[in-house]
Amino acid sequence: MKKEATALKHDPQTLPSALQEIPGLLQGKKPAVFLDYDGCLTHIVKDPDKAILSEEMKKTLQQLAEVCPVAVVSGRDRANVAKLVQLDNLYFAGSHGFDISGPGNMHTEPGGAKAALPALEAADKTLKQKLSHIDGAMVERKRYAIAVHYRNVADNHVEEVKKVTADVLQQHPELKEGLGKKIIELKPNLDWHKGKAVLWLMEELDLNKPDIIPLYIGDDITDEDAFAELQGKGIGILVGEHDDQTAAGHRLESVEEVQEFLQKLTQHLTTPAHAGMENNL
Ligand SMILES: O=P(O)(O)OC[C@H]1O[C@H](O[C@H]2O[C@H](CO)[C@@H](O)[C@H](O)[C@H]2O)[C@H](O)[C@@H](O)[C@@H]1O
Repeated sequence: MKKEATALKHDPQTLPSALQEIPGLLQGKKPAVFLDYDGCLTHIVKDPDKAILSEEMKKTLQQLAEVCPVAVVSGRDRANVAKLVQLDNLYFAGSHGFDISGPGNMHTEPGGAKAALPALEAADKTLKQKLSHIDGAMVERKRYAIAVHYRNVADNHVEEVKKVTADVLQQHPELKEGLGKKIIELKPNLDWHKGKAVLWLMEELDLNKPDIIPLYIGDDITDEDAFAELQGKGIGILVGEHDDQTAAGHRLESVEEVQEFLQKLTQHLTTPAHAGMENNL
């Protein structure tokens, strides 16, 4: 069996800002840009349906996608995140990379999670029943994941939410636990994650070339899989911080800094020295 390499981890506070050194970051190469959604392109808010992309961020993404490949890699349902962004020249990897779509009617499910659908269906039903009496608890079904939200649950009921979720997980060996910001996720128990989805897209879009460098920006624990996969191959940028160390090599402080970085990146790519490079999308 192939042994996974262990990623080097850092304290987020020690990382240099990605804003300072765009030309140095790119090492003369053209980026392929992979972006998380919640906490990266939009602020974290109480209601997931209210995490709306600002018009400025949308324009920024649109302009960037005109000069280099751009994909949004999210824990959200693919159709949901694609609807929130509404740009048809981007790729979307939803359910943590199990469900991918893109321009030209591309749609594929590369992680092999179809067999987990009955377990997800059953778990979703049970969770909704068993958590309905807890104020603020919310069960969000995605095609290949379920997020149990406890952001709006009173502190003295959070343990109950976690216990119910752990019990349901135990009934379904086809599923495994994932953690995020005030959510517990149930995901297919497979060796697939955002990092593998990024590598899959690089291969599929013919981006594994010496003059292209993958760049991944994200804020949460699930983005660590992508940072780890890109160590030695590309650039990982952590937004803010989460509860752990990070495999990213750079940081940005906030959603506002992500927008500033993407705008500067677009400007850099549209200077005469870079303008001749083709967009592979
Ligand atoms: O991978 P991402 O695009 O970052 O998606 C991760 C999860 O994001 C959403 O939940 C998070 O954002 C919500 C809105 O700001 C917030 O209320 C929640 O507490 C956060 O965990 C989304 O609802 C989940 O499905 C995603 O897995």
